[in-house]
Amino acid sequence: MGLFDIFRKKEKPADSTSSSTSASGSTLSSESLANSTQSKSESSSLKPQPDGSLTLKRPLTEKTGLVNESEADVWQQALQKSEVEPEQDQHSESQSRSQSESSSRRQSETVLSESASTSSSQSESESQNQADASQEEDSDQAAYDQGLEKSRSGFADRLNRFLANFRTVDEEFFENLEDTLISSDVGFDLALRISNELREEVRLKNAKKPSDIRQVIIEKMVDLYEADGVDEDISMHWAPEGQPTVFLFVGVNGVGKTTTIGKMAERYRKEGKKVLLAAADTFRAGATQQLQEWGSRTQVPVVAGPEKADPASVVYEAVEKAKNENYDLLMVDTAGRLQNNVNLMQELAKMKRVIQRVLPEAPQEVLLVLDATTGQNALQQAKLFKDSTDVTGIVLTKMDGTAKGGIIFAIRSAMHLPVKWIGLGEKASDLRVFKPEEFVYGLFKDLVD
Ligand SMILES: Nc1nc2c(ncn2[C@@H]2O[C@H](COP(=O)(O)OP(=O)(O)OP(=O)(O)O)[C@@H](O)[C@H]2O)c(=O)[nH]1
Repeated sequence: MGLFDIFRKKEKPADSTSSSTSASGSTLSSESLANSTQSKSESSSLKPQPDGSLTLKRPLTEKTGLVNESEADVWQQALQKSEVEPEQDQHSESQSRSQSESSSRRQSETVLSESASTSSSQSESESQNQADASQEEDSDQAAYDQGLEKSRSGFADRLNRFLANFRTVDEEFFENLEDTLISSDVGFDLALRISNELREEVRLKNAKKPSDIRQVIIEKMVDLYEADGVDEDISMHWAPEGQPTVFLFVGVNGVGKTTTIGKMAERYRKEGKKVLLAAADTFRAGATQQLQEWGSRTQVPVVAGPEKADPASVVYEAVEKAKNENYDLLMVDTAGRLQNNVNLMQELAKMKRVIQRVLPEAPQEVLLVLDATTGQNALQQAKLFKDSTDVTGIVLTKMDGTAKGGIIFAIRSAMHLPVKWIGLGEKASDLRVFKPEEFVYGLFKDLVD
């Protein structure tokens, strides 16, 4: 099953606004409105179309409501948790767990009642896990939905404007299509590939109506995106149990490195990991302070040196501390203002040497942070860093701030570097693990019939 099938699989939320403004121009039928109280299983049944494709029988108005509510709940819970939850280290957590376990054992009168309570608590925790997973899925969908709103409408606007002028599929059509795609940041090469592949596809599918053509364009974009990512490893790598993992963050100024580290620190600490940060950006006055603020907000210690100190000395101190004090994760913030490739390469190589003197297998990840709003500049940066060090993945920040979501397509097709995380806003929980399905759906859902 291909990535494009996400549109068949997912329930397309459609409220009155999106239906009236949807690019396809379709409106909610009275049948779909009347159906809106049907069960979820009925709602996801598919209706065969004359062209052999499948579409959802009706849009899920109630699903839209659910997503919004669950999103609100997630925010509320996250805020409450961060306000009231005192930090509990793993030791005290396991101590209190074992105390409560032994006291509950003392209280249990028979083996039978003990095993009954175990099995009921097992099934409780299983259903809790299922509920958590489904809540996380809903909240991912809501976050992608919201964070990609600008890109979605920007892309839809450009494509619809292009299709509104469309008369026949001729050379001019393909030239205009290339311009439209390039202005969405997909990059020159990919725009050409899409338009070349479309020539054949449009002919084969005998697409004549703008809506048919739009469908073929998006299908082609998603197919090429998927094909380019076949060998990509988007998982995060960790050291073996008992050893600290090191993530090194690289990228030019202002792309969101420090903010990303802060957001990840929050996430991993909440997952129960013992996290340490290193402020190795000693060039910019204020960079260390900014990381320290994140440290105190997320209750994570920060190793820092004096201003203009050798970044490698800060890194060394942090790695030693991580090892000696049994940290699970060390995240290193680096400066991104080196003037050229050679300096950058030397600086990063020095940091890696220092890390590897203490932890030979580290760093497990070298994450390049790119700002989505900088479009083709981000691609240039990716090239510079890819040539300078062995980047293992990309964090694409500020996707919420761009109306040109195509940059992610360009990164994949031109750089072959996996996007591992995506920034969909400024709050800690807006940093999400990258999920291609959610991304593609969030970007195109209003455009696919
Ligand atoms: N809207 C939005 N803003 C973001 C996101 N990620 C980071 N930012 C903002 O981007 C700005 C710059 O972020 P920093 O973390 O200071 O960037 P940096 O790369 O560490 O910058 P230097 O320390 O100068 O190298 C801050 O105002 C962040 O709040 C995101 O995903 N969405």
